[in-house]
Amino acid sequence: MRRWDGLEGIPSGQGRSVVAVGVFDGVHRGHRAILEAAVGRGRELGLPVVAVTFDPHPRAVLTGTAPPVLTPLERRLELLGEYGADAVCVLAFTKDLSSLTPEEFVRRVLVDRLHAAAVVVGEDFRFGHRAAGDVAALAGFGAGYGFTADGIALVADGDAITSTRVRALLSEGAVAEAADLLGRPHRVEGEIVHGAARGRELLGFPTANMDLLPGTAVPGDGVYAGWLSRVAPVAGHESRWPAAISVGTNPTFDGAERTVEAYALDRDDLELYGVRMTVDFTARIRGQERFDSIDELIVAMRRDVDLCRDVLGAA
Ligand SMILES: Cc1cc2nc3c(=O)[nH]c(=O)nc-3n(C[C@H](O)[C@H](O)[C@H](O)COP(=O)(O)O)c2cc1C
Ligand SMILES: Nc1ncnc2c1ncn2[C@@H]1O[C@H](COP(=O)(O)OP(=O)(O)O)[C@@H](O)[C@H]1O
Repeated sequence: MRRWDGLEGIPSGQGRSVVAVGVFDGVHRGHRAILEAAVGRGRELGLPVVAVTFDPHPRAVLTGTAPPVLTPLERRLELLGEYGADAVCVLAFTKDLSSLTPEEFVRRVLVDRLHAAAVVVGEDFRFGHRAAGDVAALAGFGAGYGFTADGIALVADGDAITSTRVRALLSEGAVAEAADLLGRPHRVEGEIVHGAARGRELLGFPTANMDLLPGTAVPGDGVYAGWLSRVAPVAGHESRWPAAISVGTNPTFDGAERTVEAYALDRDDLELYGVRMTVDFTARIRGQERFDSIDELIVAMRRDVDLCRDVLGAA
């Protein structure tokens, strides 16, 4: 998968292509339906598939507040590649880009640079200044400029699958339901940093504390089962562990800062400070509690660890 930053990043000799356009945050099952349709068109026409995505999120520029990030750019690109994009063009969603009229957007991005033969979008796709363009408008321009436009029906499981819905489920702690819509568990990424040094000594459960990428969508406070993994696996070494994960302010210790920390089940010998890791959230175990004593917290953590082991199918 090739990455092109900005319209200038597209090679000048680029021939015709099938273009899928969207923010694609989460690369959820609905996004995948769009990519699958694009891959199908690419096969019919014998053309490569180019995904066009926006970063930062358009809402950051349009409303001043970006929604929590489900898939940081690197991860989004990796997934778009996995699901069939031959290249991804990342457009900075600037005031300039957002003030292009629908026809200017079509001409500058889709026609002049990408030589689109077919454009595939979600049926609710809007583009151009004040979101004035829709799929019908896209098809109209396509008739003039020589590309087809397909608006793919939103995949639904009762309600349409959207990034907004995934974010809402995560904030409620409904990580299994979010995983259903995503087609895989929600993942957060960050470097392992020092915490309050209580885990190993006081509680008997060392926890890797994550310094998350800014803007990350973090599940609501609670205890979760999931997986702790190295971003860059080391050959000949384990790089992925079943884990019990805590998201919250450590209320038993009157903590103020919200942390994401993961205990790799049945291990106490890992050296993870400074290492980039991911945490995948598979199932919710319970909410955060403020215990009256450390012993009560330890009893609860032991129970959590047993439940996580069962849920994750670890020995
Ligand atoms: C499985 C698990 C469950 C936890 N549950 C709670 C909880 O209910 N209440 C709480 O105050 N802290 C909870 N914690 C967080 C611990 O308080 C935290 O791991 C401990 O303070 C160590 O902090 P440190 O890593 O900064 O040293 C939990 C941690 C884990 C791994
Ligand atoms: N099973 C494990 N799960 C997570 N981290 C572990 C594990 N075993 C050892 N570690 C290491 O211990 C560190 C956490 O120790 P801890 O006593 O909780 O201190 P702190 O929270 O201050 O970093 C982790 O960052 C990691 O480097």
